Amino acid sequence: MFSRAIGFAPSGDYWLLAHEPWRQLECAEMVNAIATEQALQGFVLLRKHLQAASLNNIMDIVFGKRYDLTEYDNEAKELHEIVREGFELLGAFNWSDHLPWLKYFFDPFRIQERCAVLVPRVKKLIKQIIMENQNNNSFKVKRSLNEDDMVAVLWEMIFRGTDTTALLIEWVMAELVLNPQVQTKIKTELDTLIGNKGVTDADIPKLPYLNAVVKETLRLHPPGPLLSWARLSTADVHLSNGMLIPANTTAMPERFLPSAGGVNVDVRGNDLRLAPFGAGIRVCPGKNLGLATVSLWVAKLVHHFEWVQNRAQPVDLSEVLKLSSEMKKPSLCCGHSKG
Ligand code: HEM
Repeated sequence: MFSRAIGFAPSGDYWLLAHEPWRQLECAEMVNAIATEQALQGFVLLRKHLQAASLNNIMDIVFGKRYDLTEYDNEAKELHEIVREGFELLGAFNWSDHLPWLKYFFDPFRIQERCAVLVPRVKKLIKQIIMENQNNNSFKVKRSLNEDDMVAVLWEMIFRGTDTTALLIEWVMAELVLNPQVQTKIKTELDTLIGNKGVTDADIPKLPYLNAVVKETLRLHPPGPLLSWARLSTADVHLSNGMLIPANTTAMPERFLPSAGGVNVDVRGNDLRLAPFGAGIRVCPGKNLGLATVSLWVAKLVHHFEWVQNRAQPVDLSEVLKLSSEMKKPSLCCGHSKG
């Protein structure tokens, strides 16, 4: 079983190839659902499509299980809800993390109560899926972890891997809507290098501008902003424009500048100038999956549609900090099919 879980599978070509078909399939279904919604109502609420496809992608990889995105059954609904609740709870401010004795009488966000409700829901659903798989004989369970440990590890893969990916793509698409010249440049790169065939993982390294856009989005809207220590200047820094960033200042970027450099930075924890997946022994184990999914799906979304603002509700880049930094108002865009 663990050879199938992302965090335990070695990175590299095997890993990418083994999982590409799922990501292609999820993305194709997402593109169809987006086209249908656009045709029906003239705009698209991107986040829900990205979250649904991302959840299916992770469930495929972890359990070999997928859900029909058009007819969410009860299990899919339950899974979707508990993933969201887990993500919210992990990102919520918990007073008793700092003052443990407070938990008995001050818990304004009802963290204890919500955790107590969530844990049995997670255990029930994940155990049920593990049982189904055992009955199907489709995967062998290693007994070195007990059942509760397995539930915890598999659950973490699911809820950590779903929204980080979906929310990052939402940020990329919001920046592309606000910066049409950047979107055009990606489109030109795709038309020149890919033409009319479908984009695959193998094409992604040949698309430097697309990669630069993803990295720039990770710089400007890192899903893990709690790693903001990485933005702390350790000494006075004199910029070429004469400005001084004094030591011990947390410097957050403001402008989206995909061409400004960073293209050659390895964002997977090997270069601390930009480490949106963390670094070292606790680096994100899903970093390759996350990057591969985001790059492939953004390429496909731009290849299939031209993205513009929905005039009734322009894109708003305000952030809200949960486990991940997400857009306060989910972005409503219009994805006009390129036919
Ligand atoms: C674009 C997508 C993603 C981003 C930006 C991201 C970012 C991060 C960050 C910043 C951390 C904390 C690292 C640290 O503490 O130094 C982390 C940890 C983690 N991530 Fe991701 N992640 C992404 C996708 C995924 C995916 C797809 C999975 C699983 C399939 C995943 C699973 C995990 C797990 C299990 C941890 C905890 C690692 C540990 O504490 O040992 N992540 N991620």
